[in-house]
Amino acid sequence: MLRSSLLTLTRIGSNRLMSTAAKLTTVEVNDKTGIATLTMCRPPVNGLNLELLKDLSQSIDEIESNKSRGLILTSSNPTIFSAGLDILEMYKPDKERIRAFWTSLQDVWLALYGSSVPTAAAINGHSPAGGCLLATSCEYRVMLPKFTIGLNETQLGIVAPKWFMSSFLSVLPRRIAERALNQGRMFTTEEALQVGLIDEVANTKEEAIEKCSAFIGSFAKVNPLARALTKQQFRAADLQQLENERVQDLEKFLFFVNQPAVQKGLGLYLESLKKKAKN
Ligand SMILES: CCCCC/C=C\C/C=C\C=C\CC(=O)SCCNC(=O)CCNC(=O)[C@H](O)C(C)(C)COP(=O)(O)OP(=O)(O)OC[C@H]1O[C@@H](n2cnc3c(N)ncnc32)[C@H](O)[C@@H]1OP(=O)(O)O
Repeated sequence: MLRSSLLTLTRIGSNRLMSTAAKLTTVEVNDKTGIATLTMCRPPVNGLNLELLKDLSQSIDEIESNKSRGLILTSSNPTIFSAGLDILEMYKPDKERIRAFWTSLQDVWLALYGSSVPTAAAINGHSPAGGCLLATSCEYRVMLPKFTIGLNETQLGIVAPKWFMSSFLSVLPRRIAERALNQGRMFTTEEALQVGLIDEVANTKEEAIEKCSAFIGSFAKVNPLARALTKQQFRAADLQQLENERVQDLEKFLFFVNQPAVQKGLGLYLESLKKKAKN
C-alpha cells in the first residue's frame, strides 16, 4: 500500500514508532498495551492545513487497520494541542486547494468520530476551534491546566458547520453547547472540567496519556465488536448526515468563505495574530 511506503518504522524500547515521511504526525504503538499514540507535529501551532489533515487521515486509517487497542491523540508542541484550521488555507484561497482542504477535514472527522477503536485526546495545550473539533471527536478528554478549549468560530465571524456541532453536542448538554457556540466561548481547563467538555485534568502530558490509556483499558473485558458497533450506533446519525451532505457542505463552505466580508474578517484576524506574536 502507498501508505506503507510512506512510513518509516523505528523501535524505541518496547514501542514501535511509525512516522510519515513529512513527519507532520507520528504514530507510536505501545507493544504492552497495544494502544497507538497519534502525535501532531506541525510547527508552530499545529495549524490544520491540507498536508496535516491528509497525514492525520492516513494515520487514523493505519491505526484502524493495524488493529490497535485504542488511539490517543496529542501534540508535540508543549503549549498548543492545535490552533485549529490554518487560516492561511481560507484567506485568499487557491480554488482547487481549498476544495481538497475542506474535503480532507471532512475525511478526518468521519474517520476519527466514526473510529471503531476507543479514542481519547491528551490535550496538552490550547485547543481552539478545529483543535476542539478533534478533541470532541474522541470519546474521552484529559487536559493540562491553564489552557483553553472551545469553538470560537463566531468570534472570527465564521459559522461552525453542523458536524462541528454534532461533536460538541456529543459531549455537552444542548443548552451549554448552544450558548457556548453562539458566544464563541473559550473555556479554561477548570471551566471545561466543570461543564463536562473534558473528563479529567492531568499535570503533565505523560500523566494525561496514562489517564487516556486507563480509559481505553476500561474496555479490556468488553467484547470489541459489541463495543465498536454500540459506539457506531450512537454516532451513526451524525456520520450519515455528513456522508449524505458532503458535497453541499463543501459548496456551502466555499460560498461562505469567499464572501468579501468573511475574507476581510479573516485578514484582520490574521493580522491581529501576527501583531500579537511580534509583541
Ligand atoms: C451555515 C454555513 C456554514 C458553512 C461553514 C462555513 C465556514 C466554516 C469555516 C471555518 C471553520 C473554522 C474553524 C477553525 O478552526 S478557524 C481557526 C481558529 N483558530 C484560532 O482562532 C486560533 C488562533 N490562534 C491563537 O489563538 C493562538 O495562536 C494560540 C493560542 C493557538 C497560540 O498562541 P501563541 O501565543 O503560542 O502563538 P501565536 O504567537 O499566537 O502564534 C504563532 C504563529 O502562528 C500563527 N497562527 C496561530 N494560529 C493560527 C491559525 N489558526 N492559522 C494560521 N496561523 C496561525 C500566528 O499568526 C503566528 O504566526 P507568525 O506571526 O509567527 O508568522
